[in-house]
Amino acid sequence: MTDEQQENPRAGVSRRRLLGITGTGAAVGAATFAGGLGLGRATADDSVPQGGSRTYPFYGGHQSGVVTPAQDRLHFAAFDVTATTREDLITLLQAWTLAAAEMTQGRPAQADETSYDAPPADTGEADGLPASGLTLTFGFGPSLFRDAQGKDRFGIAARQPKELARLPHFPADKLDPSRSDGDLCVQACADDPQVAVHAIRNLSRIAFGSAEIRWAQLGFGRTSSTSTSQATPRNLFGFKDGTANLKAENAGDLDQHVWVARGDDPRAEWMTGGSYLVARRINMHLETWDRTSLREQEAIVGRDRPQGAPLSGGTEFTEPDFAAKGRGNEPLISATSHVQLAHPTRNGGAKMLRRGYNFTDGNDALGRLDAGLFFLAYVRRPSTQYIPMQNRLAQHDGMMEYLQHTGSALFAVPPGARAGGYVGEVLFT
Ligand SMILES: C=CC1=C(C)c2cc3[nH]c(cc4nc(cc5[nH]c(cc1n2)c(C)c5CCC(=O)O)C(CCC(=O)O)=C4C)c(C)c3C=C
Ligand SMILES: [Fe+2]
Repeated sequence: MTDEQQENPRAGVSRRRLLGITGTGAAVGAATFAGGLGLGRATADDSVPQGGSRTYPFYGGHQSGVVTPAQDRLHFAAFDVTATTREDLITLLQAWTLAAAEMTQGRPAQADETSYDAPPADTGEADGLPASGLTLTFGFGPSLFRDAQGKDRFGIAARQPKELARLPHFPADKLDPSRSDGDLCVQACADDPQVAVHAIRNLSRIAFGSAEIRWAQLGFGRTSSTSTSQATPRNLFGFKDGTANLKAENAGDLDQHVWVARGDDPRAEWMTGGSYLVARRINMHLETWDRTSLREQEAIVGRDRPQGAPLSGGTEFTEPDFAAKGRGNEPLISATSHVQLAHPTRNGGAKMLRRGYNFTDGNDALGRLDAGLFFLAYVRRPSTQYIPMQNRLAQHDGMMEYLQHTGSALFAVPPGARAGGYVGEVLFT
């Protein structure tokens, strides 16, 4: 047995010995290890599907995970910051950036510590798994800028975007405060749930002493397509969801409706290239829906169930014709249908990039599934693109009878980090 194996008998041929990494050059070490040898978590395991090795860049002008083709799985976490100084907050963001840059490339969050007596620097459950298209997207909540008394927590209050305020109370909201708001958020999306959970777990571990998870949500299936290359998935009502969504291929739409542009908010120019993320946990009363006729279900949505075609006719991607009339001169698409109320022509041209996930969190005491849609949407201006639409849906949408909004949050998603920098750096410099 070598000296090192005596120190850590499970180590085998350790990363440290392969690379001669010593000390705590954690993130740089990990990058050298994985990059230099072309290794990382991704092993030559034949059972790993080819697509699992897909990676998306972490650094860039925009954060990944917004227009990235929506992956199949989600682990979303909102954090409360417990650090009290600006320096400690920046240190956290720097550490998160380094770890995120590693994990999104399929590598461990941090390089191994040298001591067998120290806790491992990566929790290990993603060892052997490929990157699985992991993206990590970071956001800042309004409470990061000012506490409940309005006090400037980290010297950034003057730069709080005017669009970043707690979402208002909407009609029929039944929000659980322990599933709402938060100082920071991390959206982890991947095609393997273990990879997404591993990422949040390690970011939470790294945040120890500086931030703690306030609430989290797992999503097991995407409810949107964000690229024309993707098939439209289905939500738990059994309907295609994401048909009329904004798509990554349409750069003009993204510039108009998703990305914050220079001049949008003079006191928050740091948000240029960023976006705003609306998160709503929406319970769906599946048992009631399942006792509703197909005719009624389709009338509520405004599209047919098999194809997702508008009830005015055509196929999935045919534009709905709200003026089309049927028997008895009744509109084929009801004025209280979801698609009519959410359509840009009924919302001053507003569009959003939806990126939600189906969830189920067990059941209630009456044996009903605690399930629904974790609604995520990216917008350039929540005050015109989300708030009026949500008010309209909450008041008039026939679907509301089957829904209950139980969680709510809004986050400012800064532009992407530059290599060598950290996520949100533009806010602090
Ligand atoms: C405030 C915004 C929206 C919320 C909240 C919302 C919840 C929600 N939606 C569905 C199911 C479907 N939504 C569909 C379309 C659609 N929904 C919104 C907005 C919100 N939905 C928009 C902007 C659109 C697109 C409208 C258009 O331009 O035609 C559809 C149809 C298919 C599609 O285009 O995606 C379905 C189905 C559920 C179940 C739900 C809450 C649980
Ligand atoms: Fe919708």
